[in-house]
Amino acid sequence: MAESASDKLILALPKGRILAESAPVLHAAGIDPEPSFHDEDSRALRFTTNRPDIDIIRVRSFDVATFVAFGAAHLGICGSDVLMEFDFTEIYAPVDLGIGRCRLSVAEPADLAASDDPSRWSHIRIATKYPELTKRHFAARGVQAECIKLNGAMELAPTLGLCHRIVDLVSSGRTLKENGLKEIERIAEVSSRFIVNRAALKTRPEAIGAWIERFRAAAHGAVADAA
Ligand SMILES: Nc1ncnc2c1ncn2[C@@H]1O[C@H](COP(=O)(O)OP(=O)(O)OP(=O)(O)O)[C@@H](O)[C@H]1O
Ligand SMILES: O=P(O)(O)OC[C@H]1O[C@H](OP(=O)(O)OP(=O)(O)O)[C@H](O)[C@@H]1O
Repeated sequence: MAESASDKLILALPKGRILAESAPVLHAAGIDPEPSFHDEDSRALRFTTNRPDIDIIRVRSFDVATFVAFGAAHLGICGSDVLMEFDFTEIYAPVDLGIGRCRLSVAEPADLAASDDPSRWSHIRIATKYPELTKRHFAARGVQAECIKLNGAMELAPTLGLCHRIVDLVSSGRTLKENGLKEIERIAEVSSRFIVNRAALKTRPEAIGAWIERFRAAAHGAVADAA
């Protein structure tokens, strides 16, 4: 039976750095977006692909998880940092794509770090984009973390007196260094995952299961058979 437009699978991709890193993985999985997808001036948010059965939507990275968790998108690519923050039970993350590698860390001003003793903390105030994950992490060792939610430029918070500590992503460590901060604890290693909506996997196991295998193969560097 021919698939109708409403049968199309929706793949949610994040804007920003993961989008660029995703391109070779998508291609290896057999998906090539329409040319306007690469046009930075385009205001379109939904794009067709070379595959009649799959469209792409381009949203903010936190929103990829939300679209997939609620079934508005069936598939997605998303950082494990975002998945840990939301902890959505409706998302299944079967493939580590090995892109967007960084770590989630606690940092504080270098001069404070020289004398600070984290084992004596009982209550700390932290600026972060990841309040839930941060609270869970510290609660597990009996520390109450009061989180101030920021959406970027966390590294400014200690210098401007918002709080002494931050939880943020670190890759080269350059952003911390240039803002006088020192990484004092790694909370988690981060990479991007191929994710699927669990209910969609139950109702369309063949179609979605095949995409899981294609992305798994693509992540392992194999060029999937796009036929
Ligand atoms: N320095 C980094 N190195 C590698 N991967 C990173 C780095 N920073 C972020 N990431 C990964 O890329 C994802 C998106 O980060 P990015 O900085 O592009 O988003 P953003 O612009 O802050 O997001 P948004 O605009 O949607 O809030 C993160 O969730 C993380 O998984
Ligand atoms: O250790 P580094 O290599 O310096 O990378 C870390 C920076 O990368 C991310 O920010 P991004 O550049 O995405 O900007 P943002 O503050 O808008 O999230 C992250 O939030 C750090 O600020």
